[in-house]
Amino acid sequence: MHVVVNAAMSADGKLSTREREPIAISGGTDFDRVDGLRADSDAVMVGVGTVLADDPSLTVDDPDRIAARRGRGKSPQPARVVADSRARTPPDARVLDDEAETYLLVGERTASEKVERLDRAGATVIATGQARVDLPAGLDALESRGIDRLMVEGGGELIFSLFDAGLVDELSVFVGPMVIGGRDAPTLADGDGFLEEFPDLELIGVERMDGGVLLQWDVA
Ligand SMILES: NC(=O)C1=CN([C@@H]2O[C@H](COP(=O)(O)OP(=O)(O)OC[C@H]3O[C@@H](n4cnc5c(N)ncnc54)[C@H](OP(=O)(O)O)[C@@H]3O)[C@@H](O)[C@H]2O)C=CC1
Ligand SMILES: Nc1nc(O)c(N)c(N[C@@H]2O[C@H](COP(=O)(O)O)[C@@H](O)[C@H]2O)n1
Repeated sequence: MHVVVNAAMSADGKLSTREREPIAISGGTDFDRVDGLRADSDAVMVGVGTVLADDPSLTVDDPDRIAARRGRGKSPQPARVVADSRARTPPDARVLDDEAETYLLVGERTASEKVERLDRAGATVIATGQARVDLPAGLDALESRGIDRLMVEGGGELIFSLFDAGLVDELSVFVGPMVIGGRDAPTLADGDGFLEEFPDLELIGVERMDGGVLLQWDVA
């Protein structure tokens, strides 16, 4: 599986405010690029923190891109994936609407009634890991269902865990022309942070965009 992480951060490295309100850091050009990245992916993944904060749809907007997917023999929309150890995704969340297939990666200790509720809401539930979703096993399970190219949109907790598990192949970050600040505001990679063996990145692209800059790296 090829894993691409994409996010937008402020000039000071924040994904959102300390109140975790959804905030547009990207401009129109970058949002269109993100739509294209989604269209080129078999699935788009977020952590449950992003679902609870943003209630995202994670779908492709551009009808031409949707038609092109159909032309390639793909589903009109990429699947959606939520890492959600305790099955906290609300049954009326937009990621559970009928626009696309949705996989919920939950922990093996999750109460069966919570799993059944999300199953009834239309999700395909995959249980792996104990206190937290086992990401390597979860991504293997997705690959066995035909997901070869996975785009991850955040947030910072999930992105850190994916780097920590050595699962990221590419990183794209739009750095927007704003300062958000706040020691408790989410950053690109939160979690416990690395003390050593920091992931090495090889810069493969720099582009001015929307008053900011798009940076692209391969993970060494
Ligand atoms: N600017 C941008 O590009 C983006 C901004 N955001 C912003 O980021 C914020 C949300 O980020 P954040 O709070 O970090 O949430 P995340 O979306 O990263 O979700 C984190 C949650 O995922 C669950 N999870 C399940 N398995 C794992 C695992 N193995 N490792 C890590 N997490 C796991 C955990 O909850 P549990 O233990 O219950 O499973 C964890 O609390 C919001 O403010 C949102 O607006 C989000 C995406 C993109
Ligand atoms: N690329 C990018 N730029 C920003 O400025 C953002 N705020 C985000 N947020 C991500 O996009 C999700 C919303 O997606 P929908 O439009 O609802 O499909 C949001 O949840 C973040 O993952 N991304």
